[in-house]
Amino acid sequence: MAGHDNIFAAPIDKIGDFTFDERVAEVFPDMIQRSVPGYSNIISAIGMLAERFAKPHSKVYDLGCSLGAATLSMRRHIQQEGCEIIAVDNSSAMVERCRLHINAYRSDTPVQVVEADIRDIEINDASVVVLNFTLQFLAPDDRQTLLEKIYAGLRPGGILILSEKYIFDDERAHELLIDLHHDFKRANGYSELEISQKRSAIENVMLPDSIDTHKQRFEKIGFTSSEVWFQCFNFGSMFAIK
Ligand SMILES: Nc1ncnc2c1ncn2[C@@H]1O[C@H](C[S@+](CC[C@H]([NH3+])C(=O)[O-])CC(=O)[O-])[C@@H](O)[C@H]1O
Ligand SMILES: O=C(O)C(=O)Cc1ccccc1
Repeated sequence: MAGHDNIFAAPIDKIGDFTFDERVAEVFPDMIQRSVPGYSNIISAIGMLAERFAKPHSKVYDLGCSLGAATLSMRRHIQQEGCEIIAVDNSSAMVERCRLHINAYRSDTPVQVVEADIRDIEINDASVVVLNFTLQFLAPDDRQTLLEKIYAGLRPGGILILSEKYIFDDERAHELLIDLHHDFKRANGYSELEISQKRSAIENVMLPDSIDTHKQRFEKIGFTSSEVWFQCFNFGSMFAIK
């Protein structure tokens, strides 16, 4: 069963790059809940957005699904006939546990859990695509290409939901929002050591963009409407509609 995240609790000699391995998968629900402000609200709202935007006989993608939280929320809400959810992650530890979570409940909406790199999969006939805190882990040079592939695979009127950690151009605002995020982690029981070791582990593998960068990229690709619909400190979620 899922456990308590103490991955960065003891001093680590040489902090390596953060990976989504067995240890992380084992404590992931606790880790993400205690680390990402607004995570539960975002998961609920993804279900509500999927309920509105999922079209009969279309596909719904959850890219970087981890344990399938967004997939489960969407599956609970989708009423349309003939929808199929495709949940994709390239961590075998996550995919294995995701399948167990999904199979624990029955539903009329089928879910296919695929172990693959989201840069390699095909996206077709989609009414909803979710990138819930996944794009930030791709190399910056790969982000535009992935978003173009998503746009091409969306039906007109289809929606992309993109949740991310953000950077801010104004240095004071940027520092304040990071401090508030660290306060949030402290309030959730993380020590100074855990906060600083985790920061070192993710600094090379997670390079966030600004909200402006996301908006400009959406516009350049051709999305007709995009907006931030949720923000808490330096974390938030946007939608982009084709
Ligand atoms: N190239 C890639 N291809 C496939 N998967 C990838 C790739 N890069 C990273 N991942 C996967 O993206 C997920 C990011 S976590 C998403 C939370 C989830 N969406 C949630 O709603 O709970 C966010 C976080 O931990 O901050 C991990 O499971 C990686 O294995
Ligand atoms: O924990 C942090 O400081 C984060 O920025 C969020 C996060 C959550 C889970 C895995 C990697 C990063």
